[in-house]
Amino acid sequence: MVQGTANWNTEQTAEWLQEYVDDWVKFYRKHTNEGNVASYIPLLKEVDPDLLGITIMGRNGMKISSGDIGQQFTLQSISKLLTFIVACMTRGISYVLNRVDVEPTGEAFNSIMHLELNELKKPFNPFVNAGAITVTSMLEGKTSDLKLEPIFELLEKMLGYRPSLNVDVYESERDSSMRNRAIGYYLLEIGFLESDLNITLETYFKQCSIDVTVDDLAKIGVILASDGVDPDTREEIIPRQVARIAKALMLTCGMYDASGKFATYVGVPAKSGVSGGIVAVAPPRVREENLPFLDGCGIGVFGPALDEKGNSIAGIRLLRHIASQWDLSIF
Ligand SMILES: NC(=O)CC[C@H](N)C(=O)O
Repeated sequence: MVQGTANWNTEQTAEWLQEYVDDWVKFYRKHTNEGNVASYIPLLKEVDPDLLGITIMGRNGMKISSGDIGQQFTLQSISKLLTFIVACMTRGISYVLNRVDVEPTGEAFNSIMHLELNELKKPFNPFVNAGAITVTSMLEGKTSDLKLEPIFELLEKMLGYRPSLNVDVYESERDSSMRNRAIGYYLLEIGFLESDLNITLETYFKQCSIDVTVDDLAKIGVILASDGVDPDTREEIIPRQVARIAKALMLTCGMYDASGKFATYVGVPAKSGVSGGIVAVAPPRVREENLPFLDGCGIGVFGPALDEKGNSIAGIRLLRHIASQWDLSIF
């Protein structure tokens, strides 16, 4: 890695960084064949497993994109981050945290076992399915479309356009997701749901099926890196306290039961989804050396071939490489 340039924020250095990132994407694309696309949602099986794309968006305005960046994919579990933020903004942080905990489980995201084994007072965290479905039930509105509206509004504010619902993916998950229905019935039995089960599940499947790109994820990331403020407009989109809690949850629970390893080897808050997306947040950092994106950045990655935990296999390796080259770790 080239070190010691006078200023990493110039156009010339952007070109330079672009070449590095292009090389890394090319290299890690080969790793996609070690993973598999998600198959439990039938439509996700149709995706080309070799895709890999990344956008890095700096708080200083610099943007580097490489690979399959035009590709749209659904948010899946990344939507849990947005519903959590919206629930905190509309119902209040304490209302939400009284009903869902902030502890990692060490279990798979869709585990049912841990619900029964622990005498739960509330689900473990908003990023496992049980916690996410509980948070979705807290959204205001009597129909799934009304519940989703503030999520779309938040996305529109962050991205500058209103993303669309991928109806085919929604129907595919709605018609196949017996496990999420089982979790939903269990939550209903123990009294955790705040609204009708069917409407809650419909909302949950729809929030997972919103189409985005790596640029969109990078923009969400850079706003979180700025504690909720859009670095382009200086507008506060997410209250600072909500952004902070969201990042703490991303670090401890965002990569499912691989969150500890991700924190250790990559070292930044991140949230992944089974479509192969990852949003990562590198806050501003203080270093003796001159390194890229010292002011902080958001990173969006898409690589649908997943590891056994359900995280993008090439995406994680690419992030790990970039984090080590640019010393992005928050620790
Ligand atoms: N890990 C994920 O991305 C899971 C989201 C998916 N829609 C599910 O609930 O099973």
